[in-house]
Amino acid sequence: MQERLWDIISAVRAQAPLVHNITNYVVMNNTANALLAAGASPVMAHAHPEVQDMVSIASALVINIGTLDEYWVESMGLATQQAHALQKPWVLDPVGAGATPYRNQVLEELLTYKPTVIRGNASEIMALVKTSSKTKGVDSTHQSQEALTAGQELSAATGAVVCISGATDLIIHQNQYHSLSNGHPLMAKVTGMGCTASALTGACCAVQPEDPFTATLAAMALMGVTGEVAAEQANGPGTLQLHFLDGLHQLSKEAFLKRVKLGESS
Ligand SMILES: Nc1ncnc2c1ncn2[C@@H]1O[C@H](COP(=O)(O)OP(=O)(O)OP(=O)(O)O)[C@@H](O)[C@H]1O
Ligand SMILES: Cc1ncsc1CCO
Ligand SMILES: [Mg+2]
Repeated sequence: MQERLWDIISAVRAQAPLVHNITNYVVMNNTANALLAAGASPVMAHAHPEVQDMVSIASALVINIGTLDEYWVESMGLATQQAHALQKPWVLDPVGAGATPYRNQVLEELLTYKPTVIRGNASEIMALVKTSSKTKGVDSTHQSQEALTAGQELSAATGAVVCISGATDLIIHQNQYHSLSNGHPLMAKVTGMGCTASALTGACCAVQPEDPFTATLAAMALMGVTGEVAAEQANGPGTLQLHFLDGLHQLSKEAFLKRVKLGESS
């Protein structure tokens, strides 16, 4: 399995897939840089006259609801509709799900276009299945394991691969799941690490559209291993971010296979 994950990471480097992102103002630059460092080709586009054409030429779409406004919500609707129609993989990052009724309403609409993967933190995944109303904002107040049942329900209800990130990442598809226990607590001190995880998931799905479960696992393993290596070199959140980008660019097969910690599965 570990070798298969590396093959997907290598395929991103070899194929440089075009990944179309409609994401939030906070992370747009980091996300584009992370995709480039991983070998993918990012584009950010949300203008109504072009958004569907951009989906048509991209290999995957990533939708992140971090900083919503009405114009962008329409862009997201147009883009996801097109991805669904063309059967292109698309990843939903439900940032702040449960925090406000508006976010919940937008998420409900987006879910009708059947995301391939939903990647969020535990609080967000729990909010999506309405088992909790305690989302504080964009940061999780729960451990990923607490959201396992919610993640399984969400996957069953939507057909999507569900990834719950945190100290342990859980990647769920219908009645199977895997856990990954790489990464470092400092990663939660850099804004948009989760958004980067969702974008890299898009890149991995772009090169492995037939198997989004393994593609998501590859993306999260890449995040975790790179975060771990970066944390060893960093002095704090600022330098973590720099080392993380360098790490995505430099990561070798040997280091990846040596570090990746695939855990519990069913
Ligand atoms: N305590 C931790 N230990 C190890 N890795 C962690 C830890 N917390 C987060 N991570 C890693 O950081 C990345 C982002 O996950 P996180 O759950 O923090 O996303 P998020 O809450 O959506 O973040 P954001 O909203 O800031 O983008 C994942 O790769 C995850 O594995
Ligand atoms: C801090 C923040 N607020 C809206 S989006 C975002 C980036 C992390 O999700
Ligand atoms: Mg997030």
